[in-house]
Amino acid sequence: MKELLTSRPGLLITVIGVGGCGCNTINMLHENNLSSMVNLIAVNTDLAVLNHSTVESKILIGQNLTNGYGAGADPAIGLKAAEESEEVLKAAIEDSDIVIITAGFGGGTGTGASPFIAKLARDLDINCLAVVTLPFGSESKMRMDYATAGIELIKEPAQAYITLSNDLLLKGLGENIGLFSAFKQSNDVLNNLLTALVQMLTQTGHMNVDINDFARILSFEGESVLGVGKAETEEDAFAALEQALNNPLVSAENIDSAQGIIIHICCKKDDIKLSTYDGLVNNVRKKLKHDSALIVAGVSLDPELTTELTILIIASGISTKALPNQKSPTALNELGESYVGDDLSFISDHEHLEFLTNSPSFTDIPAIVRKLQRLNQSI
Ligand SMILES: Nc1nc2c(ncn2[C@@H]2O[C@H](COP(=O)(O)OP(=O)(O)OP(=O)(O)O)[C@@H](O)[C@H]2O)c(=O)[nH]1
Repeated sequence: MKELLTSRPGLLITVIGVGGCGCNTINMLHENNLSSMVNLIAVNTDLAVLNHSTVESKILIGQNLTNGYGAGADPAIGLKAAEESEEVLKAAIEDSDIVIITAGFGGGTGTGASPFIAKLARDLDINCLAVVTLPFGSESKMRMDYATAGIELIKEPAQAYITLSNDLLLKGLGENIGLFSAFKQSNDVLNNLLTALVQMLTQTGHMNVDINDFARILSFEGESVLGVGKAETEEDAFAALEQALNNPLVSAENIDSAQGIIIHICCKKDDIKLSTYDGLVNNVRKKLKHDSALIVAGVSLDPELTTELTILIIASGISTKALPNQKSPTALNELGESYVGDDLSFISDHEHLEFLTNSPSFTDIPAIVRKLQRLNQSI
């Protein structure tokens, strides 16, 4: 079990979005007014993406290495960029009590830099949680392999990690959904999850879930999943619980095997019935097969809530089948691909990079190539 850290009054939470997907998420949280509760930071190797970001704190990493043109879908570059900017990254997080890293894994910056940032947080004794998306299977096997390798690297320094599978989202939404609509849906889920998480950690509740409860639940070995449900009225609370437990983006098939679970209910008014509260907690308890599973329940009040109730579920210690298409790092090495050991290093694979630059898939085209293509078109 990982060590618990002591919480302080006036908790400072930093949510750091790394790479394109991470910066999109940070922008959404900013639009959701989360800046008043937490420190939001956008980190990227791609200057154009940072220039579009609406948040105040932006960090361009690896400026000497990439000239602000992105990591070229290569996690080795993402890692080197983060190493180059170690001091500024450290300064950005050092006063935080909790660092939440969010990124889309499978590209260069998010996959390469996030494990390094998690390691910086660990070295500074800061609780660190990573919430990362896995690429669509159709985006290329290499992206999934990079993502899997990135997860192996971030597992150790982070207190906990939560993976949101874009493929699972697709299953829930149907095959015919457009790519951008699917990303938007995925971003909405990310946004809801992170908002509810921050609300839980920052608001003093009638029954508080504090950072130690949080760290304790997330310290169980195994996969962690997180889901949010919203209810317009108290009568809809049980449907909201099901919504939280059946979130399409988290692989919650085996939630019954969880060893620890947080159920946090955030209410707009302070008149939630005891029977509703009891019923919700009992329904969660009934889903768990381990009698000894630890359940932490919390209730807090937020008059600003847009719905009557929000229910956040965090389950951990889930014994699960591997992540979708997950391969061990050894398998990746046998394939001669991009991952090495546990010392936070990716081997830059320039043949793959060359292949990518000729690839017709837009999401695989590095920022620098997109920029050159745009320049050529405008000549
Ligand atoms: N859910 C969601 N996933 C995204 C979004 N943008 C990208 N992704 C996913 O995240 C993966 C990485 O993409 P980016 O975040 O753009 O990559 P990056 O980390 O900036 O890396 P480079 O562009 O190579 O520097 C992609 O393969 C997609 O699966 C988004 O807005 N929402």
